[in-house]
Amino acid sequence: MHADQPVEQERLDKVVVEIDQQLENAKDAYAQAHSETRAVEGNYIANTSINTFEVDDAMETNAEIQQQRNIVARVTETENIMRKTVDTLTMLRPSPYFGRVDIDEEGDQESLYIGLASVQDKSGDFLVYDWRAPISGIYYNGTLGKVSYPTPMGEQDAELLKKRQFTIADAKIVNMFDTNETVGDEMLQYALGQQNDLTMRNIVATIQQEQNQIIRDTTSDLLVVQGVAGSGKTSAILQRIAFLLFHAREELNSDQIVLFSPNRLFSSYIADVLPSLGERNMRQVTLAEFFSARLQGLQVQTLFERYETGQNTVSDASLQVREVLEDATILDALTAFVEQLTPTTLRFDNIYFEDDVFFSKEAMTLLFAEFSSNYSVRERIQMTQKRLMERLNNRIDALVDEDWVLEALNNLDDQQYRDLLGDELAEQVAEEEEMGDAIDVAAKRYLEREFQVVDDALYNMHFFDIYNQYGDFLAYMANQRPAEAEWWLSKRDRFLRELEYHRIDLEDAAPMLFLRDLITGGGTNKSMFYVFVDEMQDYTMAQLLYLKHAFPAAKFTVLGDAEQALFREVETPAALLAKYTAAFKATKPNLITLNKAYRSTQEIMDFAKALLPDGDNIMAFTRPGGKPALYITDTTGVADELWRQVDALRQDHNTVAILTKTQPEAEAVYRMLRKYPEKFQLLQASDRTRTSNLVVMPIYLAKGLEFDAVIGYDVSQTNYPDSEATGLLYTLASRAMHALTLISVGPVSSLIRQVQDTLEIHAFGE
Ligand SMILES: Nc1ncnc2c1ncn2[C@@H]1O[C@H](COP(=O)(O)OP(=O)(O)OP(=O)(O)O)[C@@H](O)[C@H]1O
Repeated sequence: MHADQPVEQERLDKVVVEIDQQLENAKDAYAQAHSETRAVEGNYIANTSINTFEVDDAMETNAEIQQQRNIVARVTETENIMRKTVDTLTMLRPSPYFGRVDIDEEGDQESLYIGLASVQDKSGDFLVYDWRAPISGIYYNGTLGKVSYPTPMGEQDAELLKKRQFTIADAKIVNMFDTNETVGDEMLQYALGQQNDLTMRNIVATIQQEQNQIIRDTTSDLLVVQGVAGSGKTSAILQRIAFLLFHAREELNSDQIVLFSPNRLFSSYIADVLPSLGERNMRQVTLAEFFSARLQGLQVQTLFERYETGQNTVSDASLQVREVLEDATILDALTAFVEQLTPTTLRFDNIYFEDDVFFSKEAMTLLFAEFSSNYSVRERIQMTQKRLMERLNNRIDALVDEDWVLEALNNLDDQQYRDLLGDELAEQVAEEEEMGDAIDVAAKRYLEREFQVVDDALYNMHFFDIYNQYGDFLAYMANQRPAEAEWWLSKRDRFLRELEYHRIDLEDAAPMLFLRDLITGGGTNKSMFYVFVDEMQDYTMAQLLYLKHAFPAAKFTVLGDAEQALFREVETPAALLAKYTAAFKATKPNLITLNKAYRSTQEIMDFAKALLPDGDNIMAFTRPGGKPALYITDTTGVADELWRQVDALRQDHNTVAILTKTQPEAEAVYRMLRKYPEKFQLLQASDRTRTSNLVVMPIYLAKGLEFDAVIGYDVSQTNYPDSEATGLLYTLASRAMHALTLISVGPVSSLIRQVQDTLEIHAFGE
């Protein structure tokens, strides 16, 4: 036991007493605020529901309602604040802090304790500092000696005299030690040695120096993080979100942050991290979900579907076309295409009302042609839209006196009529008896409602046929690149064919959306302040550019690991940064490279690194375990062997995953294991949650996830014949925290044979 532990425990006890006191007060205040809210709300409902029936009181009621509303808003806010205080104190109580730094500022010595949130005593002194406070940075960044931290007046120098770490549970110090490391190895060893559960944990107590740079970067407009598997990229960005929310509490809320995640399982895997830090989760979406939402009615191919359909079945020709569609330069090609569109090559589409053409495409073409070509196509389209809206209004005005409209009004009951006019107007009418005017207003509103579909179609610019326009673009590309003309035309044919089934290839989604937005000038969401893209290596430049276009006000953090690419060649971090900086037109780009892998044991990382041509750059955190094992079997023995391995691993480990190359293979394994006593969960791309500790799934679906033990199913030469699969095997191996077992049905892949020294090999029957 550390000599200071009793003294520290005494201090901890005092802090806990203070927390208990504050918690009690906060609970009382919350209860009071809660009942006040209920009372005010009750009063508000009673007031509003009585007075609206008294016509004479209408005006007064409005003012009163407004006043009542303000009161409700105020008391609700107080209630929310009190609830948050109760939640924070409850969260802190079992483990109020995890670190202490002693600093000397020009002779003034002070001990600061760092925890998940701040606690102040009655006199305003900090008993605990929030880990995100500027001064807390010292805990993560400094080694003993000279340090500095940011203050509103600039950097403040200090001398760091001591750094102490605690493991506290149930308000008792379990362990503590002093360290000179940034954050000591012992604590990290302990954290990494834990068994895994179904959800990710926060790393707040053991954030490493280079991760801290990611978390505390508030200046870059583009932050690129290249980090090897298990280097804590995902952990760091979640901490970063908590940090950003803390630092811009007034201006930023969780809804203004969106994370593009690799799959739905990942979303639920990380869902507990921010709440465990006392913050609300940001929005999360997968790329396919995002595209599908913007291309309503079309099913956008996912990356996994593309992978499952197999690279091999795609011809060289379509690969070349695909490469162009996925490159950043596609935006220039689309812009050039749009600029050369004419009234006749723009694909206008009829707007229908109850099966009849309301505005014909011919009329639109004529209208568009009236505007000078000095204006851009986008401007002319917007002018056309405006004109069509005017025409709709004129048509409505002309119909106001029609008999059928008056008849329709006569058939409305009182309430419907009132709804149409709105309460206020209905009351004025009743008082002033200006029936004539009222009927005109009612007729107009009635017609506006009737023609709402037309109005919506105009507003949303559904008056041109974006799909065929995009088909034309593909044909236009044939002319731009004569050598490959037929490839473009066959791409166009495939596009139109797929369209009939309401499907669209992944590579077409970003260019088609770009095309739509270039023509309409829409598609941007300025309310997002931060966009995070995880697994950046699986995004094309065209897709990233589209995200940049869709969220013009956002700062971007893109992170990933080039080595884990599903399709692409590995790129150096510097090349990546240069590419992204140019594409994003970033003025303050920043690149952070993480080379230290924390997830897996040393032996697992030794194997994973050896698979890669440049794996030497990866440093494994020193945490010893067993060598990964390779079992070679045959088709008749594989089921028993697989079960034997699962059974052995589950004795020592909490989560065990069998990872396969494809979904059909995962299904086959799942069926194979049905006769054994344990139940497995078979996971597929549409699944949102993992409910079992024993799972079977394809490797690409396990991206971003981790398990105590991993079994790589069928790493044979037949399954992994060439070096293209290196990234997959590396991803597979690096999902394992403590144990990795490989099973090969028949001769093992040469990729693995080359690194057999890193494995413990068991041939048939051993
Ligand atoms: N500073 C840290 N303290 C404690 N644990 C850490 C730290 N950094 C990383 N880890 C642990 O290492 C594992 C890997 O982290 P994470 O999933 O964030 O890495 P990643 O870089 O996103 O991995 P991948 O690219 O392989 O999906 C997690 O279990 C995480 O808790």
